Amino acid sequence: MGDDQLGEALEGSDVVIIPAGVPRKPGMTRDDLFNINAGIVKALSTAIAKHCPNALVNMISNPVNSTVPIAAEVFKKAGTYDEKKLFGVTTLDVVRAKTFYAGKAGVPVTEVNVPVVGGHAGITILPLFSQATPPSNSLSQEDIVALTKRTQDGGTEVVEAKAGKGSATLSMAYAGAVFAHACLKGLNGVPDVVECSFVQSTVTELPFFASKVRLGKNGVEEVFGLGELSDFEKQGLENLKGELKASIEKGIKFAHGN
Ligand SMILES: NC(=O)C1=CN([C@@H]2O[C@H](COP(=O)(O)OP(=O)(O)OC[C@H]3O[C@@H](n4cnc5c(N)ncnc54)[C@H](O)[C@@H]3O)[C@@H](O)[C@H]2O)C=CC1
Ligand SMILES: O=C([O-])CC(=O)C(=O)O
Repeated sequence: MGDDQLGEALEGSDVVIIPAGVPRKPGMTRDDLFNINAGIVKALSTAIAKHCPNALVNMISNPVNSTVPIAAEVFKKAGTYDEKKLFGVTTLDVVRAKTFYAGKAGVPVTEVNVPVVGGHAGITILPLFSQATPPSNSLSQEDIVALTKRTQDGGTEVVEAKAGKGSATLSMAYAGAVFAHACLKGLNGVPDVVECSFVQSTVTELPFFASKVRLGKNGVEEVFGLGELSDFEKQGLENLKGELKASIEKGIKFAHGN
């Protein structure tokens, strides 16, 4: 398969999942992938605008904080942008937050939910353990700080463990399937499908932000606010805004300039 078959592959698609591009090696940030992956995402987004402009797009390629804005700008230029249909896939952050919380709180992971908001890189990943269900009163503030850091560094932990052989693959396949399935359920009219995703947002002053969204027949039906935050989470929110804003602007600038 190559560029020749791209149009044929996309034609008629309801959901397009983009995992194309290079993964990290130890010592790299997700932003270090920008130079290669930005062009790949731009080309694929251009083809989506042409061949399946109504599809829901699940962006996995990193840096998600920049690749989602790149796709948005490409779609705007093509006149096909629908903010309800573009998603940065942050499900793996939720999977990690749930797993680490369940282990520490001693509850079955299948019963756990933890919203993760912000973006998908380092400190921009903000798990809201104060809203975790079922609630746990056995966790100390030190535990919450450690769980937050482990969730934020989860991708880097895998990259280092794989020592040059790429980043998370199996867990990403699971997370990608969970999110794509949620999109399909929404398209099929299943009610109350809610997942976290990095979408166009007015939840903060930033144009894109991850939070809980309700999925439906048109894609995003509702973007939920952040709810009540602990002081630690409020601080995390303020701390992430600068980096997230810069990553979003970098994507927009690239889309306009190339
Ligand atoms: N959002 C998330 O939570 C996660 C994102 N990722 C990101 O997913 C991306 C892919 O990672 P891996 O699958 O581990 O890498 P990989 O190297 O195993 O696979 C990348 C694939 O992209 C393909 N590709 C390259 N250029 C392409 C193009 N122009 N059009 C179509 N396909 C193209 C390659 O042929 C290859 O099959 C990376 O950017 C990685 O950082 C990975 C894990 C989690
Ligand atoms: O860390 C990486 O490079 C891949 C990724 O986004 C993740 O595993 O969360």
